[in-house]
Amino acid sequence: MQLSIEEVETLAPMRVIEVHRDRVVAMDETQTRQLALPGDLNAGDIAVGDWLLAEPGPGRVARVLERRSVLSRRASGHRIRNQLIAANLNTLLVVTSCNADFSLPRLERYAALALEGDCDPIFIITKPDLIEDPAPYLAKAQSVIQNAIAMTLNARDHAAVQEALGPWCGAGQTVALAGSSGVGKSTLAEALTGEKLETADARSADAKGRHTTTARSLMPMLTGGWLIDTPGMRELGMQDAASGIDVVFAEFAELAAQCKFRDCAHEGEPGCAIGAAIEAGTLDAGRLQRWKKLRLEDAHNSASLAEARARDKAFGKVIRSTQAHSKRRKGRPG
Ligand SMILES: Nc1nc2c(ncn2[C@@H]2O[C@H](COP(=O)(O)OP(=O)(O)OP(=O)(O)O)[C@@H](O)[C@H]2O)c(=O)[nH]1
Ligand SMILES: [Zn+2]
Repeated sequence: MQLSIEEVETLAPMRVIEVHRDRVVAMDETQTRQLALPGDLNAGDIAVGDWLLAEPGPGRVARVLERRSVLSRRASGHRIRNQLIAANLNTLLVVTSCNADFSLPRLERYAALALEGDCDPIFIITKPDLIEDPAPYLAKAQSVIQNAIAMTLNARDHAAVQEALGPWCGAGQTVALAGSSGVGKSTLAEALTGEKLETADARSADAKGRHTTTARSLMPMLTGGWLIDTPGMRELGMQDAASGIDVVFAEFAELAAQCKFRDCAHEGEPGCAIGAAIEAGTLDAGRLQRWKKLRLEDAHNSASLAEARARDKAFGKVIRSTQAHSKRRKGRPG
């Protein structure tokens, strides 16, 4: 059960629009509030888009409500962690353009990330107005997943954007834009919200390239829904996405179950069902290579994550025993 009667009477459901180290900013229909975090809750456990219950008075988070979906990525930097990017997204708008940016592996990667987080990807191919025939790009995007939804869209044409994306951006729906720099995410966001956003150049970044602004991250769209735009959204990586990868590459994942050996690497082993399908021409060899590459990358990232967790745990033990040791020493007389 999501809410008890007592909770409904005393606590207010609000949606998170900003996450800071020691507090969150959340809003409901009438107001925006700063909420402190209770001792057992870390800022890292809350994402923009989360629904929570707020205590009355000075304002503190009582608890975070169960999510319908959550996007996460491998955190950048030295220590490997999983970082929450956005919660309760219905649709991830994966944006690419009809030019050198277009990359099938990249679309597959975004699709995997979205599906891993229980959110549906749709593919938007911008800048069709700049080339003669965008159809081949569209066809490629449609091949990324079964029943893929893909469209070409001039991001500068606000009316066309609202009309084309309306079905995913209405009341009660939350979307986010993902894609490389310059593909038209800000332009699409402006068409959807009616507000001009900061561009990448204007967004301040520190010497390490980290974005330091936390501009408003959850914005109402003209079509009635909500748009999440956070710096993390723009730097999506890949992690713990194995099941998402297997949804995107369903034809391989399903056939792999028929290989003779359970741990078949599909590298020419006897009885390899995938090898047989490639030879028969029913599966695409290029896609097989991309599937293997993504799985390897994901396995590597997941392994390093597990290692990092184990290391942190061991390190924590050392710290605690050192502290206990020095306390005992300090407690000693003389
Ligand atoms: N002709 C045309 N230009 C477009 C289209 N979409 C975006 N542009 C232009 O491409 C440039 C980059 O677009 P942005 O919306 O800033 O791209 P972005 O993805 O937000 O880039 P970052 O902020 O770097 O992540 C701008 O000059 C846009 O006006 C389109 O569909 N057609
Ligand atoms: Zn095999």
